[in-house]
Amino acid sequence: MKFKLKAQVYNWKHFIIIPYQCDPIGTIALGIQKLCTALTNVFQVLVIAKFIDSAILVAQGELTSTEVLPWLALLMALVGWKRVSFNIGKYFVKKIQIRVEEQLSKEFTDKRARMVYSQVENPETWDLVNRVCKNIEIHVSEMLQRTFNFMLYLIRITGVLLIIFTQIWWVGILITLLTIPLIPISLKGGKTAYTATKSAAQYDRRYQYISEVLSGREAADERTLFAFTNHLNQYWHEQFEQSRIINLKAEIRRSLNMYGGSAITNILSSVIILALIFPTVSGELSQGMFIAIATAVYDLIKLMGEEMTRVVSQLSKYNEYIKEFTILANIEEVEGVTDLPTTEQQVFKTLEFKNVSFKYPGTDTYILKDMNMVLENGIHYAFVGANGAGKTTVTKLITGLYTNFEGEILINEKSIKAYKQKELKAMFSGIYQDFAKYHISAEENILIGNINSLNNNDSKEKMIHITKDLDIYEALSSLPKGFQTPLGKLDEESVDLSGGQWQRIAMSRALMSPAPVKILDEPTAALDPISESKLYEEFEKISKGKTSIFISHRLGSTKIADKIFVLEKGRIAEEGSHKKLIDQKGIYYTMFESQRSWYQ
Ligand SMILES: Nc1ncnc2c1ncn2[C@@H]1O[C@H](COP(=O)(O)OP(=O)(O)OP(=O)(O)O)[C@@H](O)[C@H]1O
Repeated sequence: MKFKLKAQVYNWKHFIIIPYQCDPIGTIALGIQKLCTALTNVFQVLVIAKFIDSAILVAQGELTSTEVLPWLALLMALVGWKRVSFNIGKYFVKKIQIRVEEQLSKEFTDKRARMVYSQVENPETWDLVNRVCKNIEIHVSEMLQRTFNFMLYLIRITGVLLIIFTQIWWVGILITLLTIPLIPISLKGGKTAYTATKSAAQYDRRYQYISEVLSGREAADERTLFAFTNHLNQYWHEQFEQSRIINLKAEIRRSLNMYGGSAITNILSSVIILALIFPTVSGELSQGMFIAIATAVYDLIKLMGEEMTRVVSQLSKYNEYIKEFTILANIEEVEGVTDLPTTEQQVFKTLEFKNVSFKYPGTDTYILKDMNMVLENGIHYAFVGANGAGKTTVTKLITGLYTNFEGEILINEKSIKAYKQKELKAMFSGIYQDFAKYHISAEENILIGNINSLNNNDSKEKMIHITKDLDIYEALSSLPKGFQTPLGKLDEESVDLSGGQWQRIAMSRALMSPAPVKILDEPTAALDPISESKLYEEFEKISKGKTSIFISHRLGSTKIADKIFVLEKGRIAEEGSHKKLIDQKGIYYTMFESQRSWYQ
């Protein structure tokens, strides 16, 4: 049996079902171990009473000393067994944790990959993912243990109460009545603790990020250059404090509730034990039974007043956890998003936007408004416009990342919504502003652009052509292990590349893909305008005769395009070749003139 994450409601029953699905044997074994422990505890009360009573009879000369030995041996055996069984329990908990981590981590990784793109871009979703997935094996094994402990305490309490009832009934009733009010208090305590964790999450996220900036490799140079460490330290401290205060307040409130309640029951339990003296003196209760019950009452009050309330409070905390588990499991998914691109070569003829309007989910501002355009096969297009004009948004719509647009987007005269994910993946390839630098070999960095033919000889030949065209072949061949050299900083033998070299690698990756339409969304933003424009020219030469879409707000790079779209106020304000737009003396002309000095 294996755990499968489904879009369903998860509740307290899943405290047992989830670990059981991950590790049935471990879960059953842990349950048996807990049950044995509970029964041992109840049995122990009777054995202690018998042992003391027979010891007193030995002292009075009514029994021989050997007659007490079986009870002593039984008592020792019970205590020894409890210790052994505790360690057996620990072994099964570890076993369950390993299975849970193995299966749930995979399920949640897949879930994250399948989520709709609006959730991928939503920081609150990442907070939720963090809360649910971080240390998931600990959460799940704790849920199980707390549930078992709850059952174990119930068995223990019922058993001991039964013994007390059979001896002196009113004491049993009194204990039950005294501890009932503690249950709602502990339930509330658990909820408070989890709500605190939730509201502290935003501060946690910030201070963890700052911590990364303060200690990570990525910002190391800027840390030295701008000397902002002290300033950020201060900010880190503020965020950390906020989180700490929220958690501390919740803990204080919870403890006050809990210990206040159990202090009262403690006092009352002393009264009960005092009351037990009378039936003992009158002979109604044996001395052994008095001692055993008195110890059991103290244990029971502790169990019901502290341990039971702690368990209930933890269970109510996990009840909040399982609610978030449910929310994450039910996040909308995109069908087929994890599929590989289809191996069928896609044919691109046209792409048309008909009165397309779009706003990001959860926002009120239209980024695109009644936008119309037509893209045709074999032509180089460019989208230009000021920062925030919506250029990247257009590419997200073209590649099918968002489907909640108004109007129509047609690919080859068929609605984009009718295309399968694997077809869209085979239709478009590209690189974006924040392209990835994979810490794997140079060769793999490029070949994964065509995932369906990773180890194929044709792919390797194509890679050599592309890297030669993009002027990176020499640099990669002269690395210590050539194209097999691991890039980045992971291994000792890894070699890091310059920013421009990484960009050429990312471009090679995009060109490896057999997709007929290539998108270049400012992967070169880090370069100076002249280098960017040179790189775009190289890319244009290689993809001659193919359809490409360049995005940049630097017009020197995009003027080579056959057709340029100028985006302004959510629609195409101007379109045409560089020459036509210059002659038009409109927005493009003004923008171009203002950037002229960048290229001199
Ligand atoms: N996930 C998102 N949720 C909400 N708003 C967003 C999201 N992504 C982008 N926006 C907003 O949409 C607008 C257009 O952004 P977009 O990235 O498309 O612009 P751009 O023209 O590519 O800009 P730049 O040249 O700076 O890259 C901006 O106002 C941006 O704040």
